[in-house]
Amino acid sequence: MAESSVLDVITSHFAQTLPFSPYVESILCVVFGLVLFGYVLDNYGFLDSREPPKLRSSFPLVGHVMGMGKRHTQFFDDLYKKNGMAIATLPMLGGKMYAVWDIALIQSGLKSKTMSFDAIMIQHAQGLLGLSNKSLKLSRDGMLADLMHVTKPILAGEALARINAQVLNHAAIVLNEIGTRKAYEIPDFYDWVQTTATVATTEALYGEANPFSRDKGLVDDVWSFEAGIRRLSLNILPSVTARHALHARERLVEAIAALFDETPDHKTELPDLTRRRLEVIRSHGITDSREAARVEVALLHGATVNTVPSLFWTLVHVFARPDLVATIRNEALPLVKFVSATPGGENEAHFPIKLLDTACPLLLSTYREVTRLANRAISTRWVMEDTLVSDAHGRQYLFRADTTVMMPATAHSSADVWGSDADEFQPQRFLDWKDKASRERHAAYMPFGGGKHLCPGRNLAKAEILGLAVALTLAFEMEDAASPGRPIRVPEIRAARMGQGVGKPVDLGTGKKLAVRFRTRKGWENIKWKFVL
Ligand code: HEM
Repeated sequence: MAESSVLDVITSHFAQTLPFSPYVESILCVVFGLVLFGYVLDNYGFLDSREPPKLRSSFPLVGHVMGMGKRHTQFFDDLYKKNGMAIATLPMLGGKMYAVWDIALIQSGLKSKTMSFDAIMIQHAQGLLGLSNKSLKLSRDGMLADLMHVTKPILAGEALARINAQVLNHAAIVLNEIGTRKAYEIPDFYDWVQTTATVATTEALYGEANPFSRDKGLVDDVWSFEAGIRRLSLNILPSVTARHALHARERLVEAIAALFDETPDHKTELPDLTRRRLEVIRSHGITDSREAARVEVALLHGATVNTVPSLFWTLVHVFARPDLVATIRNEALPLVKFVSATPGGENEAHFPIKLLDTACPLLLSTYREVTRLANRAISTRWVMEDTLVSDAHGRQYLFRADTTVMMPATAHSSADVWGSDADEFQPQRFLDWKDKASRERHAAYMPFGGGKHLCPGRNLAKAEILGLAVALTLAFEMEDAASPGRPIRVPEIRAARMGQGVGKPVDLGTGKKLAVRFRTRKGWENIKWKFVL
């Protein structure tokens, strides 16, 4: 018997025997029919024998979608813990999605030329950024790729060193201000880190003209927008479903567009990164500054969304451990050069940025351990044409065209890769990482994704985080404001939301705040920080 006639018989029988009003009965029948239809699709929907094995949810049709909605990125860790599969097809909403956990298969997927990251970004761009159809077409036809071509070299080498100096010296203004006081209480440490790091990071994008350094409201807009990106990207009546985020985004667009507007008498001096990107956008035919600003809101989001929580977790993990603070101070102090800025005037502490990568091994290892534990980035790709991926034993799986592939960094907490203490924070775990860590660990550690789309901003984020950690540990003691004299505690982390790589504190937004007190260390009063090349 055909599936539809089985359905008809069951639903009509169901309807005749129910003790409800016809209206309720019809709704129940439709729901029952949908569930049954989903069950049939989930269980008997056609799968090529080379596709990854099916992993059904106990709720047909919507179970996996509900799981993602409820558990966010943690959903993929849960599935792996429960099923231990290397790769799976997740049936959902009458379609499917692939999930990959095996490290070799992920590497194979990241290298594939037929699995696209750009397609995923473009799918969400209209709702997320409010881009016009013309801009979407231009993005698809090469603008996005051209933007990446100019972005990557500017975030590497000498050009990056100059950006790092600018970003850190801007952050130093905040530290220098705190240093003039004996003690400085911060009622909400997450908010302080968020503001300081958002302003510092936007210095890299907008330089001297940075509107975020003058307007705290705009900084808050970055995070109101971020909080609503999932609703915005759905693009279903955003003025109702994502009102707050939509308004925040439009204020960001206005602020950035003002930097791009040129008149015969006025042209804003923009840093190379944004100037070159704007040239690309204009060369593709987008002349309206507001539309160009919409494209650049994407970079603003990418540059801040994971950098801020990564800085927060690095600072709290360091300052919660007095021994670690002491060792990092021992590493960093010999690198500082004290210089008298004016004869008889203030002292400056000069710190050479390039040494951050080589001369503070425990700090670097701590940062990597933080990113291992706090980061659950998911590399998402759209399969452009049927694609084969291979595991370490040469076994191949088929990904069908027009399907999404999720490759989560679940291996960050795998005991097979990191040992039985995989869930513990071990600051020294990444010492000698480059030379001594196994190939498996290198492949499993993917906080910045990988392949062609490996995050181009990773070294900027690293310099910003390490530089601020050095300055804060050297110049200040930090204590729990609620328990003077005691180290701060590391708050519990919540699972990163879909689209985020790094989770935030569980208590964020609940009114429970981490209050800390900085005390300027003896000898560091009135010393001004300067990060040098
Ligand atoms: C700790 C901070 C950061 C983390 C954890 C992070 C993580 C990531 C991840 C996981 C991806 C996706 C890679 C993939 O799917 O394979 C990505 C892409 C990207 N990130 Fe970052 N990121 C960080 C900081 C930054 C910064 C500071 C910038 C810019 C200044 C930036 C700009 C980008 C861009 C433009 C892409 C898209 C790359 C492409 O399309 O090829 N990120 N990042």
